[in-house]
Amino acid sequence: MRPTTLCFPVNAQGQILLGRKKRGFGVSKWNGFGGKIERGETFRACAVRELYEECHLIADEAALQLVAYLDFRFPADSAYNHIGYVYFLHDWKGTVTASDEMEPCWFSASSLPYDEMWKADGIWIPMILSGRIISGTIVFGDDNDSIAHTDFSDTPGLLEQTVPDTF
Ligand SMILES: Nc1ncnc2c1[nH]c(=O)n2[C@H]1C[C@H](O)[C@@H](COP(=O)(O)OP(=O)(O)OP(=O)(O)O)O1
Repeated sequence: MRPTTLCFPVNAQGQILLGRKKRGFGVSKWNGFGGKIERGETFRACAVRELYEECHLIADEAALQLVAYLDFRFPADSAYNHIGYVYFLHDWKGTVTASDEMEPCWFSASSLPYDEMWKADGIWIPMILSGRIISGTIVFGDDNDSIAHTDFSDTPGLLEQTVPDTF
């Protein structure tokens, strides 16, 4: 089970920064910024590193606002199974620029491009945008894209677990 992070910068106008993925699993989907944890990293260190690698914003770990813990399961190909912590970020340094991984763009929170995102994003992102702190499981279908099952619950007081030794 690969630990991952996802970060959604939110600007003063309430717009959300997404990136269109240029390569790899989920190519061409709009996504938050993040990816797989590297050995020895904490979740927050991973979030800060991935944000910089993918759109060149510089974040302080303490500024990451933890809003969700998600368990993504792909029964047709368990190599894609991953858990992830999701953060909002309201303060950063630097200027948004594209990377070789992501083409970034600001979107109004009320009109995110859910048709071009991971299909479950249209379920759980509105929950966290409404102020909820959630934990959830998303089970994908045989095509690794459609949704077979979801289950979410409110988890105020959510904290990151320790990164497992083996992943
Ligand atoms: N919203 C959502 N639902 C389901 N799955 C995902 C998302 N966002 C995601 O990023 N993902 C998945 C897609 C991938 O399996 C992982 C993230 O991995 P990736 O972006 O490839 O991670 P990196 O560490 O950046 O990859 P490298 O290219 O550096 O190897 O989560």
